[in-house]
Parts: sequence; C-alpha cells; structure tokens
Amino acid sequence: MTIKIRVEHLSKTFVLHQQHGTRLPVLQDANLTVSSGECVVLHGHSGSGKSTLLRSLYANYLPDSGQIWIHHQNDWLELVQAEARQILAVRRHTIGWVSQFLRVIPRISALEVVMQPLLESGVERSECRQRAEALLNQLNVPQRLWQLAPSTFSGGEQQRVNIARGFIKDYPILLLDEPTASLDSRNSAAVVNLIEQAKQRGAAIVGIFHDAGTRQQVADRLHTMQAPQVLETP
Ligand SMILES: Nc1ncnc2c1ncn2[C@@H]1O[C@H](COP(=O)(O)OP(=O)(O)OP(=O)(O)O)[C@@H](O)[C@H]1O
Repeated sequence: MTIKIRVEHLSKTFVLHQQHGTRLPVLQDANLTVSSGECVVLHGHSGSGKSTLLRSLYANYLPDSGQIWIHHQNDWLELVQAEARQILAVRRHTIGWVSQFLRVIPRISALEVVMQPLLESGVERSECRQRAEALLNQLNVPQRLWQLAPSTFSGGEQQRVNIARGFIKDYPILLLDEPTASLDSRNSAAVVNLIEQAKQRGAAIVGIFHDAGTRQQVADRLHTMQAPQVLETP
C-alpha cells in the first residue's frame, strides 16, 4: 500500500483568552500514517481533538509544531509550512472534504452544485452530469429535486446533495467530517457504500463517525485520541 498522509509530532494548543489564558493542549505529539485504500477513523471522547486533527489535515487549523506530509501530484508536500497557493492546489487536486453541511448558493440547482467540482477540473459537461445523476440516485435524492436550488431542501436532502458533491471527484485523499450524522439507516448505508467504493479505487480516508455501527462498517483502523489536560495559568 502507498502511504498518502504522514502526520509527524503534531501539536496544537488553544489558549482560552476569555478564561484567563487557560491552555488546552489538544494535540500533543500526534502521529498518524494513512495509506491508499484504507479508512482510518478518529475515535475518542467529545473534546479529545478529533475535529482539530481533521481540520489541521485540511489546513483549516494551523498546528504549533510538527509536520503533515501529503502525497500530492507525485511528490510530498508539507502542509504546516505550505504557502496559501499550495494549499489551494492540494484542495483542488488531492484532498476532498466531505461534511454534513451544504453551503447553499442561491439559484444554483442541486445538479449543478454536485457537478461543480468536476466541471472546474475540466471534465466535459455531459460526463459531469452523468456522474452527478448517478450519485444523486445512489443517495436517494428524488429526481424532482435535481433542477431546484437546495435552499428549500430538508436538512437530510441538503446533506445528501453535499455528500454527492464531495464524492463526485476521485480525490486521492478524503476527509470525512461526520457525513452520516442524522441520516436514516438507508441513506447512511448509501454513504457507507460510497466510502467502500472510494477505498477500492485507492483513496486514503480519514473520518469522524459518532455512530458506532457506521464506524465499525467503514473503519480499517481506529486512531484513538486522549482528552487534553487543561493547564491553568499560574
Ligand atoms: N478554535 C478553537 N478555539 C478554542 N478552543 C477550541 C477551538 N477548537 C476546538 N477547541 C477546543 O479544543 C477541544 C477539542 O475540540 P475538538 O472539536 O477537536 O474535539 P472533538 O473530539 O472533535 O469533539 P466532538 O466529538 O465533541 O466533536 C475542545 O475542548 C474545544 O472546545
């Protein structure tokens, strides 16, 4: 298996200024390796730093020290020190982020919302459309909704449109932030299938799943995280 992500000695402390500078060392010397074709699920109590680690892997949070090596376009790129333009390139070509929340753009149809990332990478429109339709079908989004803007959709419908958008491109790395949260069992199973397909084509996946059943279905490995010890200022 080819390694796609290497997290080395990563640390991140939040300083809570509204609590007299209390320090919260959420990540302390964190290490993690993820290979092509495997799904690693971050696991631990609420507040143990799962989201902090996932967001750091997408360069949304800047760690204090350590390295995040990403296999990007046949080379290795270190994300903590990377420049903004390199991070944008990584997000465009290498790392996909799938969460439960859809950023709704007014007047853009669900089909367009799903197609957009693939269209932006230069794939022909008819192929994008075909792929988007297949995904919307797989995620049980009724056809009558495809031409409508998702702003009036139910929470679950919006969530599934967002998941279709997240899976439309074959990103080498996928970060999944509770994509099945609040989905019913039928739709949750559809997402589990998409994850399985992504693994089979060789994606390296890191995810957070609060539901124990889903976790068990998708995880090749659990990465257990410990709750941080709060450090009061003297
Ligand atoms: N931007 C921030 N500023 C200050 N504190 C933060 C920030 N982000 C996270 N924290 C704190 O860091 C700790 C870890 O948060 P994080 O969201 O990573 O935990 P989690 O394991 O994902 O929790 P949950 O399972 O509840 O989603 C929490 O105590 C949280 O309050």
